[in-house]
Amino acid sequence: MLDWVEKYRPKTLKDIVGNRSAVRQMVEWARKWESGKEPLLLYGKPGIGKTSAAYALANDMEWEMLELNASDQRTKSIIEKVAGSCATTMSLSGAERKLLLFDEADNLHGSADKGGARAILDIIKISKQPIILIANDSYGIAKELKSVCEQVQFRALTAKTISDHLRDICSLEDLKCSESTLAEIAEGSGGDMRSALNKLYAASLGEDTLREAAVSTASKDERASIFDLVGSVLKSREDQRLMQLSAEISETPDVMSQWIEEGASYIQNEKKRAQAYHYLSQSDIYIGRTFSRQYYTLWRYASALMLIGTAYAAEGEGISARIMPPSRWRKMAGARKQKSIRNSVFNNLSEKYHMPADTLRDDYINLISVLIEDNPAGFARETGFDRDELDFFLHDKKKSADIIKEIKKEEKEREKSEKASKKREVSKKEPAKKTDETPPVKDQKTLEAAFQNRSGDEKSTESKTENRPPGKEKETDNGLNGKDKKKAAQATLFDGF
Ligand SMILES: Nc1ncnc2c1ncn2[C@@H]1O[C@H](COP(=O)(O)OP(=O)(O)OP(=O)(O)O)[C@@H](O)[C@H]1O
Repeated sequence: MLDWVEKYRPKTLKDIVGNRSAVRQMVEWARKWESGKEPLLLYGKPGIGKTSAAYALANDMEWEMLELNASDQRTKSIIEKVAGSCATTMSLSGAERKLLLFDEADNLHGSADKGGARAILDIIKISKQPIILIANDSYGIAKELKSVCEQVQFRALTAKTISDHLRDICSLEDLKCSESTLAEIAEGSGGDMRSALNKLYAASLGEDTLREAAVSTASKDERASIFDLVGSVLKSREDQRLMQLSAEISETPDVMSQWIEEGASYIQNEKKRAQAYHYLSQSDIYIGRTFSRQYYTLWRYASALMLIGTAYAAEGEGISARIMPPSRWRKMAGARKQKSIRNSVFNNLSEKYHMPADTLRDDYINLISVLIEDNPAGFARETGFDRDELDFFLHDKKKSADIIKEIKKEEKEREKSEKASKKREVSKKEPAKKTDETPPVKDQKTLEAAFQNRSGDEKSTESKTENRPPGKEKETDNGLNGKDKKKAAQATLFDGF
């Protein structure tokens, strides 16, 4: 049996409650989407409908969906394999577009994972398909990614919006529930619809009337975060509570241990800090044994040692700084980013010089460096290097950024002048050309009415249609061909946003 979070997952954007302006922004974006348009970045608290809205949009637009959410899948090569082909080509199933969804674009590995961010950036650059990124925390997302996206903020839902939605669900489920009980659930969920639905579902199991007592004892979905855990380890000595928190969070002990190690580095007293590291290293032994023997019962010992041991060492000292993700992740991410830049540089040069990337790297790197240093702008222009790739040779971030900025400016100006000269040519060739394009869907009705009033025009329209060249779609009764009809249907589908 489906739980209610899944059962009532919005299928279309009209099912998304609250966040009207965010939904409207998504609709506008999708309607105007064309190759090269910037991706959307949906951000906001968990459980307020970001992922559902992305799926609902794909459904409404009849776009196929390809979701990539595990950060470990985001190495450049995998993304290129999975998404690269569909980022540039039409979907095999015939759907006009394929929406690429990068969920958890800020997830803990992902935020530090500059290699991953770069890979997504590369996909954005080459993609001829729409892309949506989702994040809980807009600050956690790499700034290079943020700067190329249109941002859409999802806000926590109000208690009223949540209780209205819960009331609808109660009536669909034939569940009696007093207003005060609904309000209690809604207010206790902190704007998180998923949490509210889970509470309602848990309290209703086996009941047809919801009692208030059942709600307060129903299993809560207030998921503790790793931040709560690290904070508690450093400032409390409640062993049971610590073990309970560790069971609530979704991280495995090996990841937890890295977070606590970072937290332990804030313990001021040297002796206590050494003691904390001692317990962490003991815990690490159990983590190692768990993996080598595949005996997961040992994880409990690992958790107990790292949590209770570190809390014992910290003696409730607390933490004055902000709890941060493990610094070793940042270092690893830096190295991964370098590697990913190096690979893309050599792949690029290998194409340019028709030479294997390995040969270039092993035998010609010095020569190329000299050439680039001599004329960095020329080289960047020719190869299409971005700022990071150029900096790989120049080792001067500012200089590289300035050069790339200048090149982009030149490109924009060139495009502008090309467009202007094309326009001039067209207007010279065909001065007063009448267009027979389908009018914008919004004005369709008014135009149709005007059409009806024009006597004699029907005949000429008919004969035009009869002389249609073979292979062209037959126009339907309201003057729209198949493709435009679909657009019109989508336009009415979104009416009211
Ligand atoms: N605005 C909403 N309207 C209707 N249902 C919602 C809404 N927000 C959340 N829900 C319910 O909560 C569930 C989870 O929502 P969803 O996964 O879209 O949230 P999210 O914001 O993407 O959360 P996370 O950031 O944790 O992935 C949905 O299946 C749906 O049942």
